[in-house]
Amino acid sequence: MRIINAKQKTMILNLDPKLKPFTAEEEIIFQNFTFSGGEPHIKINPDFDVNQKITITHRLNSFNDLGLLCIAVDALRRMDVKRVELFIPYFPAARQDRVMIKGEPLSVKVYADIINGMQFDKVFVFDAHSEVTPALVNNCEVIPNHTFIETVVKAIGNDVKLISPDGGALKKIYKVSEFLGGVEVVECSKSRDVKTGRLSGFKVYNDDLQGMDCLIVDDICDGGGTFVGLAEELKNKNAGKLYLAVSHGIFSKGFEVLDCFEKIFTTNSFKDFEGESVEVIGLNQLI
Ligand SMILES: O=P(O)(O)OC[C@H]1O[C@@H](O)[C@H](O)[C@@H]1O
Repeated sequence: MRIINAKQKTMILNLDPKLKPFTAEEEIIFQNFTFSGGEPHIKINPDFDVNQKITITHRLNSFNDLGLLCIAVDALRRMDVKRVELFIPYFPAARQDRVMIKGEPLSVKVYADIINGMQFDKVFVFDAHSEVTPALVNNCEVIPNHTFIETVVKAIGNDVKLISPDGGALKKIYKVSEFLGGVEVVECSKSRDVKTGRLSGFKVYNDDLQGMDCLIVDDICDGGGTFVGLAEELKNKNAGKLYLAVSHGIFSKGFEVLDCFEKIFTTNSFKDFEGESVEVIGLNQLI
């Protein structure tokens, strides 16, 4: 999947200087700072051809990030740019895609509505949590995790079974398997208490994994509870070495809790990692 079409010149407005998802593209120069009262400001260098396609790249992990995006788009529109696209690797609140209990917000729709208000010609999202995100975001295209998992499997270097942690991830993992030429998939399920959100059990639908190495594939690792519980169940079914690959690494409880894994792989879609126990495959190698 190439977001950047070689035939059409694209200028990149990389609002998150550390993200750099694309290599060898021309960047729009800008300065941004925060006023003393905390309000964000931006000034875009007007020295570029407004008839070219502009792709904004940004990680939207906070309302401040969203504020910067909004004012950057306003600045571009006032400069009369013709086509503006957006690449947000991790869609905020993508997991809050349904109201489980009366009184909760549908947070993913709140973000989608704000983004729709900016009228992008295209919005690219890397490995969206569910089909709700592209359904809510106008002109949305989801970049699948295929090349990420291909890179991970190559890095592991030996045969692995692909493990899907739950029913929700099944459709995606079978597409990955097909992309990789038919790697075997082991289906699993997890149960969660609707009220507390607490995980209550895992099932691995394979009686004996016969020492085979297993790669759990999922979109997000947050606290890691899903993967630690599943790893235990996989070991009970005679799994060999365990690996974990998640497109979006939050790792809110650190890496110690995940020490049952031989290796953990992620991308820089959510944040950067320095000196941590994780193998990071930069988005610039995948897109
Ligand atoms: O168990 P943790 O890491 O907190 O949460 C990650 C899981 O929660 C789901 O929404 C993700 O798709 C993943 O399956």
